Amino acid sequence: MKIALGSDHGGFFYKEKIKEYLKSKKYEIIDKGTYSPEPVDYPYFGENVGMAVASGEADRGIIICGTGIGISIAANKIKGVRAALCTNEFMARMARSHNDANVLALGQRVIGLDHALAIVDVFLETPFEGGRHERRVKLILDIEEGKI
Ligand SMILES: O=C(CO)[C@H](O)[C@H](O)COP(=O)(O)O
Repeated sequence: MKIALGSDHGGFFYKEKIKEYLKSKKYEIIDKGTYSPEPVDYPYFGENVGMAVASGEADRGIIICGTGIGISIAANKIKGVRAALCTNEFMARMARSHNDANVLALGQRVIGLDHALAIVDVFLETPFEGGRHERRVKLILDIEEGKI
């Protein structure tokens, strides 16, 4: 599985730690920046990762900023992206099994690193449940396409 990673300066430390962790688990990583702790603007990195997932370059995305809020708002502007800001493992499980989320957003200033890594594991290992949730995800796509 190919994972696109992105963060601003507020999420840079976790991006580097998540990169190291996922590489050790043999995931293929596409690092979409930022590449240093210098202050930058999070929308660019939400867009970079969103585009990587929407285009099929990556299977999933993980984005991190201080809170996870701004970068997830930015990523969700890309058609085909369902970015979910998760602060616990239950949310990550539901984001995958009910919402078929393809991008995980985390807040480096919100949760501890071990907790973030546990959320990453759940997000990458939980399949979409389909069934009734298929219809609801399809309705999100209809909104994107201006059908409803
Ligand atoms: O969480 C964020 C966006 O939702 C950013 O990481 C945060 O706003 C950056 O703040 P600062 O420039 O004060 O480091």
